[in-house]
Formats: sequence, structure tokens, C-alpha cells
Amino acid sequence: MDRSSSNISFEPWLPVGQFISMCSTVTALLVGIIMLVCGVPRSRTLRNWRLKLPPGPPGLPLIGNLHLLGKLPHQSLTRLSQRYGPVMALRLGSVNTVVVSSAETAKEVLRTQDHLFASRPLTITAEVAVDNSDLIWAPLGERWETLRKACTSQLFNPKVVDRYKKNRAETAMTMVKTIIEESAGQNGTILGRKLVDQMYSNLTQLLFSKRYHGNAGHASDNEAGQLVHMIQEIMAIGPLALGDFIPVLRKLDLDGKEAQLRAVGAKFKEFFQTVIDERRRQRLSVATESNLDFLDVLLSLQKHRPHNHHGLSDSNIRGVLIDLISAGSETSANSLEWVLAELMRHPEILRKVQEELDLVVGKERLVDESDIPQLKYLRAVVKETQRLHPVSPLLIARESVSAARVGGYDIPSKTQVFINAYAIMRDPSVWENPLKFLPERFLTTCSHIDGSGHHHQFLPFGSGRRKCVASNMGLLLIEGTLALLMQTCDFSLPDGMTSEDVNMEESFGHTAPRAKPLELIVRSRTPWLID
Ligand code: HEM
Repeated sequence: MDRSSSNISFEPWLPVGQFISMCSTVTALLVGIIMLVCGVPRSRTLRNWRLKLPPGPPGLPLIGNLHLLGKLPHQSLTRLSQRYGPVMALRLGSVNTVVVSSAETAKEVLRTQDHLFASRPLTITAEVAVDNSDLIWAPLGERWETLRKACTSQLFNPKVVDRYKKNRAETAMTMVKTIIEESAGQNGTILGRKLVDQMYSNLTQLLFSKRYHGNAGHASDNEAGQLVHMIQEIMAIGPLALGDFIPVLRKLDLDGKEAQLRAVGAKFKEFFQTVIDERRRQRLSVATESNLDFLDVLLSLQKHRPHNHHGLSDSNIRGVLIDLISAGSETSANSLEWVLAELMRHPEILRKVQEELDLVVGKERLVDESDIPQLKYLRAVVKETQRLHPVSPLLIARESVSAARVGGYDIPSKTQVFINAYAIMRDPSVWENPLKFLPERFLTTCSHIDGSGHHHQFLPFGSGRRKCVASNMGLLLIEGTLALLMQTCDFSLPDGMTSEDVNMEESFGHTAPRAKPLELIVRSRTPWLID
């Protein structure tokens, strides 16, 4: 199934618009009166005259500033911050929110006061879809520490990442063959779905030794389809429901998201519990174990709980598996699709990437992950794409654990905080020609800047203790696949299209993918390397 036919919309804020038009002014007023009578939770309002609170736009009754977010909140918030400044207060329904939009203030939040801003707000998605048991949405505390440590020490350490190198190369090659085959004799192939499938396959292999697309060890098509479908469903629902912002209306589920989340949550539970139960049965019948995968590690942590560790329930195991597959697949595939779109818009840059590959690797052997450090121009192209098209433009929402000060303003405890990485990475006071695609900047004036989280003007993976847990793996997936694609394929646009016609509109949801799928003609460039 390709993305064009999957009918996904990434418009989490759309229901807010639907809601506003659904309720007539009279109904809104009535609800407002009921809320006044029942009492809005006072602790959630920023109106405290003794504090120096950040400036922000005035809000409407009940919805506050929700209506200002639009379909692309990162873009709307960028425009608002140009008016209200780099630390801006909003009220989203009844949730106090602060949006941080400069490198300096992001540094205050993500480095200087990381300990105060490293929690996440509770959301209906986390509660209903993953039983408040996962890693991504875990508040700061034991559950987060245990799951994060399991990931960093047992999954994304360089030794384990290296162990799966062959697997990554195989799944990338499977994808290359598929797109060349599909493109033969056709005027364009939609790449996005193939890239996502490749990422799923890498991750399921890494997490529980099942390959969902490819040859050896692969799961049934039905199982693969089920998994892809569930993740697409949750992506389409988006990260936040109306009830997250207006808790007094949660029971009514006016945008229908809670019901949808419950349905997909039940499917997740059944699917991943089967994976866990199957593995438990296999473990009982195996006397010695070698090459443990991540599920084995989690089950063994559950059984032999190390000192000071939060005990792991099946629900935690399901939660972290769902997190890793969903956070890892769409982000990497969407980033890669953006890179290819930029390259199609800039054919001279695409040619330079291929020339570099020919020079560094040649055409006699396939490019290998160990070549990547030498592919400096290709890496600059990836960075420049992440700067202009961050797939997590507002990172993932944070929440202050106690009162703090940022940019000279008071931020009360329990405030939701968005870091607008999109605005920061296009800030004209930091970046020369910020809207131009100029990979060379990362080889010259900005060569010292990387996405490690130490440079707060460039935040594709976030920063601080909640930084992406798998940025090394994410980069390998993007750079490794891009190198293979550029070495083995030639790309062109469907008949009648020129580079100016490549649509660069964004969409917004759990990630910020392209609004329109990228359609390209793919031809083999080095056929002797592919068989
Ligand atoms: C291009 C690829 C990727 C990008 C751009 C990306 C970006 C991000 C960002 C911006 C965050 C939030 C950071 C913050 O709040 O400061 C994040 C968190 C996270 N990412 Fe990634 N990511 C990528 C790939 C991956 C992969 C491959 C995985 C796993 C297989 C993954 C798993 C996670 C998890 C579990 C978190 C939550 C960490 C926590 O809350 O402690 N990501 N990612």
C-alpha cells in the first residue's frame, strides 16, 4: 500500500477547527458558564500577577489560543513568536504553554535547566494507547530511567548497532531493488511507502528478530500489514486530542479521538502481547541463548530486576516496543524523503553527491556504512535537510517539574513547553540565507555544528536528557540508505515536471512529513552492483 492510497491525514489540530465550527457561539457560551459554575482548575491558569510571565496573544473563552495553531502549528507559532518574542505564553484550552523559539532560550531550557524541563505532560494518547507505560511519554521518574537506560545500554550502544549492520544493508538493498523494479516502464514510483517499510523491517529485526519485508526470517504478510496499519492509524490520529486541552469536555470526546485511540490501543495490546508470549514460550524450550535481541533483554530485566530498577511489566515492554517502532520508522523515512525532494529540486547538488560517492567508493563495490565518515558532502546534505525540514519541528512536548526562569520570564511548575526547533533552525539572526538549501554551509562556516544536542541552533534530535535516544541509529539509517540510493540509482522527475515543480508543502502530526508523496522515476545506475 503506498502512502497516497493510505488516506492518512496528519492534522492533529484539525479537530479543534471542527470543534469550533461545530459549537455555535451560544453552545460555547453555555459550556463556558457550566465551566465557571463547575470551576476551571485554577492551578492551570498563568494569571498570577506576582510573576513576570512571558508575553503572548490574548485568548478566547474556553479554547484560549487553540484556534491560532492552524494546520501547521510549527509555522503558526514561528509567526507568532516574531511578534511576541522567543519566550511566548499561550493558553491551549486550559493548558498553560510556553513556546521557546531562539537558540539562547532553548539552551536555557535544554541544557542549563534540563533537570527542570525533562518531563513530559500526561496525554490521552499515552493513557489510552499505551496505558501510561511507555518511554516517550513517561514523566521524569523511575519508569523513564529504567526504559531509557535499557535502550541506551542494550540497544543503541555502538556494539549492538554494529551487530545489525548487515541487516541494515540487506533491507536497504531490498528496497532499492523494489523501487527499480516498480519503476521499470512506469512514469514515476512513490518512494515514501518503500522507505517506511524498509525502516520497519530494520526495527522489527532489531527489536524482536522478525523481518517484515524482505526474504529470510520474514513474518507473514498479514502480520506485517497489521503492524504497518496500526502505526499508520496512530500517526493519523495525531499526538493530542481535544480532551488534552479541555479536560472538562473529555467525557464527551467531541473530536472522537479518544475512541479511535482506544481501538488502536487494543490492537497494539493484542499484537505485541502475542509477540511477548511467543517469545516466552520459545525461551522455555531453549537451553542456551546467544545473540539476544532487545525483547530478550527486556524479558530478562523483567525476571531479574536489577537493584534500584523500576520493575518492568508486560505493559512497559509493549509500550517501549511500540515507541521504538513508531518513533524510529516514520522519522527516518520522512527525513530521507525530504532529502530526496531537496536533491530533485537541486540537480547540481545531487550530481555532486554522486561524484563524491564515485570518488570515495568508486563503482566496483557497494558503499558500506564504514565509508560514511568520508562522505562529507552527503552528510552536509542530510544536515541541511534536517535544518530546513525537521521531522519533529516542535520536538516532543516537555513539562516543567517546578518553577523556573527562562529569558528573564517566570515559568510556573507544570507548564507545557514546546521548543520550536523549526523556528530556531530558520532564524535569520543565526543562519545566513536561512531559507536557502546550502549544504556547503556545513562544510565551511557551520562545519562545527552537529545534531548531538550541544549546538542549540541545530536541534533535529532535540537536546538534554530527553534527546532522541537513537540519534546515532537514525543518522545511520538516513545516511546509509541515501548513500546506497545515490550510488545505485539515477532519479528523474515524471514526464513534464521540472525541478521547480517539486512540491515542498509540509504536513503535521506525530512527525512532519511531506504533504504530497514524492513520485520519481528510478533507474539502475550501477546494475552490476545490485545482483
Ligand atoms: C531521523 C531520525 C530521527 C529523528 C529526527 C528523531 C527525532 C527525535 C526528537 C526530536 C525527539 C525528542 C527530543 C526532545 O524532546 O528533546 C526524539 C525522541 C525519541 N526518539 Fe527519535 N528521532 C529519530 C529516530 C529515532 C529512532 C531510529 C528511534 C528508535 C528506534 C527513536 C526513538 C526515540 C525515542 C524513544 C524518543 C523519546 C526519548 C525520551 O523521551 O527519553 N528515534 N526523537
